[in-house]
Amino acid sequence: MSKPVKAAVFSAGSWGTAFGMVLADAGCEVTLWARRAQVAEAINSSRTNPDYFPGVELPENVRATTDAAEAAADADFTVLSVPSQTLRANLAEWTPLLAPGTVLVSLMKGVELGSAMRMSEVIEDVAKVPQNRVAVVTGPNLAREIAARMPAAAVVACTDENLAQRLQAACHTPYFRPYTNTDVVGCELGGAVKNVIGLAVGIADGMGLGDNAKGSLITRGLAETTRLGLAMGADPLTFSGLAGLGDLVATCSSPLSRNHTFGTNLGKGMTLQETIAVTRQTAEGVKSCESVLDLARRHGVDMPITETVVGIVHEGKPPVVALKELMSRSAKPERR
Ligand SMILES: NC(=O)C1=CN([C@@H]2O[C@H](COP(=O)(O)OP(=O)(O)OC[C@H]3O[C@@H](n4cnc5c(N)ncnc54)[C@H](O)[C@@H]3O)[C@@H](O)[C@H]2O)C=CC1
Ligand SMILES: O=C(CO)COP(=O)(O)O
Repeated sequence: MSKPVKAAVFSAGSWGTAFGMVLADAGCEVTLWARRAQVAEAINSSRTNPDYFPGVELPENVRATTDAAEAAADADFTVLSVPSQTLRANLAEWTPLLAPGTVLVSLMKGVELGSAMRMSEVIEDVAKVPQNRVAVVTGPNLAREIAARMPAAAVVACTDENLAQRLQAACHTPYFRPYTNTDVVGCELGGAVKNVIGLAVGIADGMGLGDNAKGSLITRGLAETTRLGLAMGADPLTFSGLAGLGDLVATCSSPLSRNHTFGTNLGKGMTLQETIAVTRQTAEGVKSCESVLDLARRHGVDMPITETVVGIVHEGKPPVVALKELMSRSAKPERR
């Protein structure tokens, strides 16, 4: 009998826990690294993670620890699911503990502030691993729905197609259907920029602008994501797939999306500080809107919706003023 695949998941937040369940349901032995001892204890003693998914029973082949070395030992896949802006510091601590030859898997949807690096680039930089040992999982995967084993498709992206297929097999369950893709750049940009568009749609929803506005923002949001992707060498078709359109639709239509909810609160008139105070989990777009705009400027790409979100979130621009500016931009053909 062949050995079970081992996966270490750092960490036991919302998506780390839910994806750990997927891996376990697909037959992997999963160790979740939790930052807080009480989370690890709850998982090991009650088979639940009450902070994130109260009432959801975790499979028996999921265990937790606060010991990073114990989690990392012998892992075939080392899955990273921490806030994008802390990844560099976290991984610097974990790199000496990584199992030799382990495949690093990013679940994160953000772009690093300052360097404007995608998450797989940060991983390569810190762990000193080649591109073909880093994979990305992305797509319309609201963690709460996955934890309830509701059906979803996803993308497993890696420049090495064989490795993508190995990871695909390791996380394929009756409710989670992963497709492979070798366009890592496009898949990561799709995930990071949809959070920014999710904020924009949330703001519009909070302002009561209606469903035409939502459809317009999703479509033009996808257009500006594709423009950036093309400038960065991505395959434009990736953006009409799960990592692009699929994730945008899920995020922009769901109250479960933290980015969407964050935007809705701003659109209803809450201040940034009030909105941050009521947001318990990571809403990546709040910080990544600035690094996405940074990327756009580095590549000479116009991203008016992203620019508008940065204006509202970081420069105190009132949403009504931002809306007026967005609507009064110069007229142009749709495809430019
Ligand atoms: N929740 C979701 O539905 C999905 C989330 N993602 C992405 O997954 C990534 C993680 O998000 P979530 O799990 O949802 O966030 P979360 O806020 O639920 O969990 C974040 C985890 O990181 C840990 N953490 C926070 N600060 C840390 C630090 N300084 N050092 C080490 N660990 C720290 C927390 O303890 C927690 O376990 C994000 O990039 C997000 O965009 C992707 C798909 C779905
Ligand atoms: O990425 C997600 C769904 O695919 C989760 O979105 P939020 O981070 O906005 O909750």
